[in-house]
Order: sequence, then C-alpha cells, then structure tokens
Amino acid sequence: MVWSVNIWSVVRCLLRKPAWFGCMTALAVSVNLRTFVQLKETDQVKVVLDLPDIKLHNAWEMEDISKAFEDIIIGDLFTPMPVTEDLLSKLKKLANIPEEEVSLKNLAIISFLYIYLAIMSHKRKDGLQSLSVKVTSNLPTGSGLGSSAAYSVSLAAALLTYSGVVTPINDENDNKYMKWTKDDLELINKWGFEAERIIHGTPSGIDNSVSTYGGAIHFKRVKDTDGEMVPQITPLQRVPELRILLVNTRIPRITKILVANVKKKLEKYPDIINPIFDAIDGISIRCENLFKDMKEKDCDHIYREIEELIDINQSLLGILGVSHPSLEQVVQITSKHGLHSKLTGAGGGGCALTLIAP
Ligand SMILES: Nc1ncnc2c1ncn2[C@@H]1O[C@H](COP(=O)(O)OP(=O)(O)O)[C@@H](O)[C@H]1O
Ligand SMILES: C[C@@](O)(CCOP(=O)(O)O)CC(=O)O
Ligand SMILES: [Mg+2]
Repeated sequence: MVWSVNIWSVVRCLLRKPAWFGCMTALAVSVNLRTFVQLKETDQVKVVLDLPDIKLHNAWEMEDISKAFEDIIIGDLFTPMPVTEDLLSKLKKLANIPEEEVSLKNLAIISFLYIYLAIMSHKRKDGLQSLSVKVTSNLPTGSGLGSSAAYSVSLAAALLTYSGVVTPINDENDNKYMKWTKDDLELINKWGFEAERIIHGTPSGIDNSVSTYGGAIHFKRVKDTDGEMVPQITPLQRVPELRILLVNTRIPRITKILVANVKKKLEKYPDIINPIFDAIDGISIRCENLFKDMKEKDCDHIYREIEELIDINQSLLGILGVSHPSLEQVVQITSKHGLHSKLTGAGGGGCALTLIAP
C-alpha cells in the first residue's frame, strides 16, 4: 500500500519573531510549496527512511525497532509526551548518533524515529509492518522557510493517517491533496510541534501551526487557566496580496543553534533583550493593523510604513545576532533599488525576503 501526504509549507511572516519570544505575537503566512511523504509497505523486515533532498538513506532492522518499542515509551497517542533529554539519548542510541553531534541530517533522523515509534507503537499490536518512508519537498531545507515544520507535520499526518488514528476527508472541489477534520488537524499539529522541539529545541509552535492549517495566522503563546503557556492561533482576518522576493543566500545554518544562542543572550542581558522582544512584538501587531487598512487603492502610505517596519525589524534581529553578512548584502543591494528586505525564519543565513511594493 502506498500512501502520499502533502502538507502546506511555511514562509515567514513579513515581520518575524523567533521562537525565543515565548509570549510574543507573530504573523505567519504560508505559500503553496509542498512537502510530500510517501509510505510504502515492504517485505524487507526493516524500517527505511529515504530523504533524497538531504542525500540520506537509513534503514533499521525490525528487530532493533521492536526492542526500541520496549525501551522507548512515548506517551499517549492523543497527548504526545514532551521530548525529554532521556528520550533523545535513547533515540540517538538507536540511530547510532553521537550524543553531542548536531546536524540537519541527525535532527531529521531523530525527529523521524520519535514520530514513527510514538505513533506506530499504538499500531504494533497488529504486528509490525515493514515500511519505507520517503520525504521530498519543494522547500529548500535549512533555509529559514520552515521546512522543518513542513517535514514534522507531514510525517505526523502520514503516520497518523496510516495507523488509522486520523482519517482524510474527501473534498470534491480539490482532491489533489489530503485534507483532515479540525480535530484531526489539531492532533497532527500537536505531533508536529513535538518533532519541531527535537529540531528547534524551544520552538514557539508557529511554524508547525501554519504548516498544518495553511493560510495566514496571528500566533501568540498565552497563559491558560492552569498557568501553562499555550499557543493561541487566530486566522488573520485580512492579508493583502503582497509581492515578495525570496533570495536564498545558500549559507547553511541550523535553527536549533541559532535559537540556543539567542536564549543565551537573553539570559545574559535580560534587561536589554526583553525590550527588543517587546519592540518586535509591537511591529507584528502594527503590521497586522496595517494589513487590515490595506484596501485595493491608495495604499502607498501603508507600503511605506511596512517598509519602515521591515527595516526596524531587520535591525533588531541583527542586534539579537541572527543576521549574517550574506543577509546584510541582500539588504544593501535591494535598498539600492529602493526595496526593503529582512531575514526569514531564524536567520543566520538561508533566505531573505524583500517586499516588492507597487
Ligand atoms: N525535504 C526534507 N528532507 C529531509 N529533511 C528535511 C526536509 N525538509 C526539512 N528537513 C529537515 O528539517 C530540518 C531543517 O531544519 P531548520 O534548521 O529548522 O531549517 P528550516 O529553516 O528549513 O526549518 C533539518 O533537520 C532537515 O533535515
Ligand atoms: C525558531 C523560529 O522562530 C524560526 C525558525 O524558522 P526556520 O526553522 O529557520 O525556518 C520558529 C519558531 O518560532 O519556533
Ligand atoms: Mg525550522
């Protein structure tokens, strides 16, 4: 049986805020770049992970996988157990990955094993089926366009669908891509978030949310009745049609490391960094209000203000240490043509986005 699941991918909001801003506001919009997961039942008595986009092909003997199921219990199917250091060590051991080695390939393997073991452990009473899992994407990986979220959410959706936990719904108007009910999407998003925790360290949840729901969202983490910080996801009422140029500097970077560095800076200079977070929060909120005011005509003054906010945002992200000379070069070059650019995602290289105002 071959399954194929396609999930929206994520391009950063105009005025991005990174994960380290626990309760900050962020706007994120998705574009129609897809990540595809293909599951194939095989008789190889193995679990195969095929990631051609990063030139990775791994296989685990079913015997090792069965042992892992005994040793690695990953909580309840409907409330994913948070990823602990102990769980990560066990997953690294299963994958023969050295404890301290952080690489895109390793993060892809560990996040896959986490999702596979967690979800399939509830299906194994029917006997372990050998599977080949292939992931491909239209998104460049490790480039600040949220490919990790699309990867995490697609794997969650595919394995939850394959194991019968969620059920795709038919949409006669568009049967090109699989769709799910709101409740199923919520569960897919929860698992996607846990996998993002492996890849990002301390993600806010915005990337997996916009990968799951598509469209454009206002994202904020708020305190619930138990005092827990939980994501508050509100679809944006109005997103004007903006023309955005994405430039990929092709400078490789790892979000997990960038996020950790900003966290260190926050711990070292809380009185300096927190006001920067507040400033970027204000930019996101102001931008959302500008979007609401954008009508079909005479938006020049609004575009001018968004361009100014992009410049301020880029400078503030530079202070946080997540720009890069290659990104600054894009800012300089585009500014010579009267255009305004900022980094996307966690920065450090990867992509810059430029607003092409009419
Ligand atoms: N198509 C893909 N194939 C394999 N791995 C992928 C794919 N898309 C994303 N990933 C994984 O997602 C992670 C990308 O990490 P991250 O640093 O967050 O960059 P991004 O800005 O793309 O989200 C890496 O572990 C990468 O291997
Ligand atoms: C860390 C974060 O802010 C940016 C990550 O984006 P990317 O992985 O660089 O595309 C995402 C998040 O808020 O979790
Ligand atoms: Mg990412």
